[in-house]
Amino acid sequence: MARIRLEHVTKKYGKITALEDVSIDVQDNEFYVIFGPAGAGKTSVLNLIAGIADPEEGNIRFDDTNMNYVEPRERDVAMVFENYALYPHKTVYENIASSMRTKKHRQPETVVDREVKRVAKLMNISELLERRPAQASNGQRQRIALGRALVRNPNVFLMDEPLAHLDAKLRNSMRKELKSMQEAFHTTTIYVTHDYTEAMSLGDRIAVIDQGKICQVGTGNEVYYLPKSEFVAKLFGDCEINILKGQVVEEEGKISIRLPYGQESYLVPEDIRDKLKSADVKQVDIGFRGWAIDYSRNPQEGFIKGSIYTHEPLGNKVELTVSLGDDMIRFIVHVDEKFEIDETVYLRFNMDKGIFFHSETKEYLVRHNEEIMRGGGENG
Ligand SMILES: Nc1ncnc2c1ncn2[C@@H]1O[C@H](COP(=O)(O)OP(=O)(O)OP(=O)(O)O)[C@@H](O)[C@H]1O
Repeated sequence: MARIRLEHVTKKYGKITALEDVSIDVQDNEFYVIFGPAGAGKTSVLNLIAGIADPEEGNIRFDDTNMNYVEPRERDVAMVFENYALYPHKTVYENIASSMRTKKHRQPETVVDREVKRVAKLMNISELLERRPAQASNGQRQRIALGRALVRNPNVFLMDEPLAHLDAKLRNSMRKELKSMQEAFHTTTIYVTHDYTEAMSLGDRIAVIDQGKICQVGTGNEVYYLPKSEFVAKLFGDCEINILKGQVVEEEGKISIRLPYGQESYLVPEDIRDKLKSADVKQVDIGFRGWAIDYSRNPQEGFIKGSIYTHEPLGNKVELTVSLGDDMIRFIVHVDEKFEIDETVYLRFNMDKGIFFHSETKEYLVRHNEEIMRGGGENG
């Protein structure tokens, strides 16, 4: 196990810049998730750490050692990919044992036997040890591959979307296993995914990456509740966050927001008021997540009239799209709440729950109760 650092790393493939001035600092024993859309540069980070690719600029360090010129096989990293290349002709036992029988990592057979059995128990595959991989399910094969990587006790685990091909139910249970596995093994893990629920549930911290640059590094709560930009805000959440245009109106020392629907204005709490004043902005973008919007079937003060445009069932919830002025607003209701297409609905945007962004830079400005939200919020 080790602390893993990239310092101002740039990686190019011909004319394509896959990573530009990327710095990350993964603590010893941390579960660090690299999250971003396709082509963002996630796999390139892993390849640089493994030594499969070399950077044009910058340093890669394991603890205090510069690894730039260290051969891949000397780096002692364990990689687990989506396609878990198991040896088909070997038993599960032999597959797991194989990583302790290589020239570099050779262990006495008594140790091999003890470790294989210990890991198999941990991964819940003890009863499969005498079978071949073809006689195991997809999820079991994934656990065998993880077990094979685990027995080596490497400097770092590098995992590239290892659960991507599993069905939703299995992915869910494997997520839990991965987390407890990491806690039991105390190994630094760098885990690549483009699935935000996976990032949130697994990562001690998440690095959000886009177009070869790090957009934000933070805990799940920080990237979800306090996103550094609208781009990051849009990547997290069941339904995409709604971004509304707001006009900042000042009357008698109080600040309120006027939305582009009607003349109603909404007072903001003090912490938001202070920030908007000091930033001296007249226009803001305000992000409202689907759960942060109040709705009513009857007209009420402060509620804006809209009509249901679509509804999409999501298990025990339904995602509704409501046409409001020129905008489409997405929000979530319980499945028992039956709404018909074109039905009238009234929405209220509670400024206490909005995330305020600069209307031009699209960077984060403020939200109510920042510190509470950093710790996970009051209401999900
Ligand atoms: N061997 C290569 N040759 C040329 N371009 C490459 C090579 N590997 C990656 N790239 C490019 O570098 C960029 C980053 O790729 P990378 O695979 O790191 O992204 P990613 O975030 O892992 O993407 P995905 O989620 O689709 O796997 C992309 O534009 C990709 O096309």
